[in-house]
Amino acid sequence: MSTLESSPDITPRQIAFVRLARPLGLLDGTLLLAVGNDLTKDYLESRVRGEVTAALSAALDREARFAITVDPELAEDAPPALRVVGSGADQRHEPYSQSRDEREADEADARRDARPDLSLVPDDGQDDRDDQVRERRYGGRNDDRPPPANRRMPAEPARLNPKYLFETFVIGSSNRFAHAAAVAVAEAPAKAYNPLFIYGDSGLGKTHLLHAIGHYAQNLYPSVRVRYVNSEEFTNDFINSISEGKAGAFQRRYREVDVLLIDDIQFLQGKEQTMEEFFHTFNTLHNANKQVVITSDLPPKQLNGFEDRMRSRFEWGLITDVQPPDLETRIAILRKKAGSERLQAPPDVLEYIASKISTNIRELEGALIRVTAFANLNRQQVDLSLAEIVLKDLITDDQTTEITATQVIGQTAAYFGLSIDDLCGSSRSRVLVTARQIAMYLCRELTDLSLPKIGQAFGGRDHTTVMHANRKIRELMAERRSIYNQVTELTNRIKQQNRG
Ligand SMILES: Nc1ncnc2c1ncn2[C@@H]1O[C@H](COP(=O)(O)OP(=O)(O)OP(=O)(O)O)[C@@H](O)[C@H]1O
Repeated sequence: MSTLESSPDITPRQIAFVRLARPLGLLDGTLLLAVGNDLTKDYLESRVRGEVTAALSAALDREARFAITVDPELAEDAPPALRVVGSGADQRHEPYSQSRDEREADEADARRDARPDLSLVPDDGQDDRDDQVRERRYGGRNDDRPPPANRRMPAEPARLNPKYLFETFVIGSSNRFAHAAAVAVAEAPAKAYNPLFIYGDSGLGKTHLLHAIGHYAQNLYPSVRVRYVNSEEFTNDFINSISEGKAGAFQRRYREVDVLLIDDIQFLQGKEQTMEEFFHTFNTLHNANKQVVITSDLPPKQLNGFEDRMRSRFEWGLITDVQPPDLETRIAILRKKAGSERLQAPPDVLEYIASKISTNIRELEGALIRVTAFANLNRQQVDLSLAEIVLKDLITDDQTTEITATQVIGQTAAYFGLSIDDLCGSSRSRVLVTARQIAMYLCRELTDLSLPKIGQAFGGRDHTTVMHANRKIRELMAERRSIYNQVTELTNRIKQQNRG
C-alpha cells in the first residue's frame, strides 16, 4: 500500500478505492481482496489494475496479481475504511481519511475522468446498486435470483454430468483452493472471481469442479441458466452454425446464459475464427455481469497461440491450479468411489492402489474398477495379493512416451482382426460395436485425450458416445470374463509396443 501511495501516477481517488478493499490472503503471488459492492470491484479491476499489480509485484519482488470477490457484508461493515455521511435514503459513505485537499483533487480527477458512473465513488447506495445488478443480471426482481423459467426463452440444456458434484469431490491440499474458489463462484455468480480460471494436468478434477459449479448454482438459484461446453464442442458448434447459417442461434446458446463453463480452453489454440468468436462471447458475458469459468492444462501466460488480449482477460479474475493429490487424498478418493459405485475393497487394497498410482485420478479410478471386476469374475475376495496380480501389468514405471489414440486403434483393430476403417466406421454389428467401445475405453484410460478428442479419432463421434462406451466397458468387465481378458491383453500389447 505504501509503495502504491508513493507512486506519482496514482490519484487520491484511486487510493480511496484501493482503501475500500480488504485483503483476505496471499496465495502464490495472488492477493485475494474482498470489496463491498460491484462498483468498487469494477473500478479496481478496470481503473487501477496496472498500478496495484505493479505495486504488489514491487513489494513482493515477484510477479504478482490480485483477485477480487464481492462480500456485501463489507459494505455494512464499513468503518474503519469508511465513514457515513447523511442518513436514511441519502446515506453515503466516504473514504474516512480524505482531507479537503484530497477531495478537491479527487473532484478534479473526476472531471478529467468524464465517466459518469465513476462519480459514484465510495457513495454507498447499496440497495440501488443491487437492483442495478439484478436488473443487469436477471432482468430485475426483488430477490437476488434469476426470474422464473417461464419468463425466459426455452432454456438450452446445461449439459451437466450428474456424478460430478461438490459432494462427490474429495478435498485435499492439492485442490483445496480451487475447490473453495469454485464454491464461491457457484454461490455468487459473477460477484466472486470472474473469470475463474482453473488449470492443471489431465485427470486431476478440473472437469469435475466445472460441473459441480453448475449443479450447485442451479440448486441455489433454480432458474439460473448454466451451460457446460468443452472447447472442442464449442469449435464444432461454431463451425456447424456457420455452415448451416445459424450464427444467431449459436450466439444465443452461449451468450444468453448466466454461467458459462468452458472446459479445456487450450484446444482453441490455432483456431483463429473460433477464438475470435470466443473472445466476443467472453466480452459479452463479462460485460453483462455473467460468470465465466475456464479450465486449461496450462496457466494463461503459457497458453501459446492465444492473443495477448485473450490471455489478459483470462487473468482478470482468479487463477488457480489443481495438483496431483497426496497419498491421503488418493485413498480418500478411492474410498469415496468404492462407496458410491458399491465396490467392495478393504482399506489395505485401497492404500495399495493409491500408493501405486499417483499422477492421474482417472487412472486411479480405473485401477479400482479393474481390481474389483477381476474379483467379481473369479468370485474371489478383493485382497492385496489379487490387487498385486491385477495391477502388475497396469502399473509400469518404465513407460517413456505417451500412448496415442492411433496406437490404441491400430492395436485394437489388429487384435480383433478388423480394419481401422471398420473400427472407426459406422457399422452397428455387435462385434464391431464392442471392439469400438473397448478401443474408446482404452483411449480414455491410457491416453490423456479429452472425450471430444477421442470422439474425433473415431470418425468424428460425439463425446457422449465415448462416455457411454467407457461406462459400458467398465460394467462388462465385471460381468464377462472374455471382455475383461480382452481389455487386459490389449492393455499389455499397447504398453509393450510403447516400451519397445
Ligand atoms: N478430488 C476429487 N474427488 C473425487 N473424484 C475426483 C477428484 N478429482 C478428480 N476426480 C475424478 O477423477 C476423474 C478425472 O477427473 P476430471 O475429468 O475432472 O479431470 P480433468 O482434470 O478435467 O482431466 P482432463 O484435463 O483430462 O479433462 C473423474 O472421474 C473425477 O470425478
